[in-house]
Amino acid sequence: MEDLSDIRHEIDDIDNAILDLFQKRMDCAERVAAYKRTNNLPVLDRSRERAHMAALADKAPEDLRTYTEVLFQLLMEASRARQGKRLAAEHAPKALAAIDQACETTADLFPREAYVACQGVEGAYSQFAADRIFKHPLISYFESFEGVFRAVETDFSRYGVLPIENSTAGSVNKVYDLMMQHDFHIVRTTRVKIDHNLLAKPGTTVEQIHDVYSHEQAINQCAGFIERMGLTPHVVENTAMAAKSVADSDRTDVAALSSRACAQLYGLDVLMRDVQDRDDNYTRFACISKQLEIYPGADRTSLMIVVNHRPGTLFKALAKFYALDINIIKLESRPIPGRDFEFMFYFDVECPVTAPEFRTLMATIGDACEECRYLGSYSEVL
Ligand SMILES: O=C(O)C(=O)C[C@]1(C(=O)O)C=C[C@@H](O)C=C1
Repeated sequence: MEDLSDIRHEIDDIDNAILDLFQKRMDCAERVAAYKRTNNLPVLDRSRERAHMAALADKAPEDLRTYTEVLFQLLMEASRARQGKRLAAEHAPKALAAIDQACETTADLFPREAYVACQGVEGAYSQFAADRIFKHPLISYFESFEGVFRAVETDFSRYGVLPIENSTAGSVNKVYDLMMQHDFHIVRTTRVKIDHNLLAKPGTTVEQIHDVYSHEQAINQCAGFIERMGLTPHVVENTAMAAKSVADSDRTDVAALSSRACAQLYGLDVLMRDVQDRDDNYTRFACISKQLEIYPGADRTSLMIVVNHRPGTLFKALAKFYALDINIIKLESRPIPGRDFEFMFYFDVECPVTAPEFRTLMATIGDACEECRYLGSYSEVL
């Protein structure tokens, strides 16, 4: 019979060797983190993990395969946690320093006149929002939301105005998805009351209309009306573009769901007013900029975070807000492209940028998530 203490000695030697290798592996993780920080890559690389795990499981003896998987899952999780902590530790002071600097260097007054990028054409609701945010916006129109992000990123326009959510139809998913792919900051938000109207060429009657054109969100906000009237909806890029295309069309059985201002702009008649399903129909717009600008009175902050794909991780992030008594006014989740059912969470929180709890939040939120991106602090103008 073997002596137990001899076997235990052998185990001790093996464990010491494993510990040595574990330290070496964790050092590699730190180097990967440095590389990822320089190259702006996320900590989690699910496809690398999957391929690596499959290769290891393949090499393991059949009866040890499951244990092998459990062991390497744990190692990779520890590696991710170490990388996340390291990046968060570097990120938090940098983010706070950037916030302090922006508070110091941003002008006291929000500009009244500026070059602003909007999606659509003249008469778009984004134009109303831009008019509300700036007294005299010099607007360039872009066909897509992506065009607006690019105009800001390339300094073509100092600001961009984008719709982010509607009180009836919910979030503008396309804009949230583009947020993941672009560098920008939020400097203001505003709310615009939306009234949709049925616009057609002069002389057209309601009975003649079969097809109705508008933006997807407007069609959703008027879904009940469209059904009651037996109309066929067609999605176009923008409500003002819909009005323009009806004005340009030779057909007399088409109408647009757009603002009353579009009727005047494009020479159309208002056949029916306020056809949206709910009267309290508002859209929130965000004003974005390339540089971080924080104007006095900023009392809201937007953040994007990614949490580990494990039970309780989102709860831990939410607990940070709860512990600091910071109210979350919006939480949106969007799938991360190329990742298997993993999500980016967008938070809008209510807290003055000068409040101590805001600083604590910014200094510690990184501990509860894998990635955290600060989008800006601003106020909402009504
Ligand atoms: O290879 C990487 O990109 C790493 O960050 C290392 C590592 C690992 O520990 O093996 C950790 C996190 C990634 O999700 C993938 C793999």
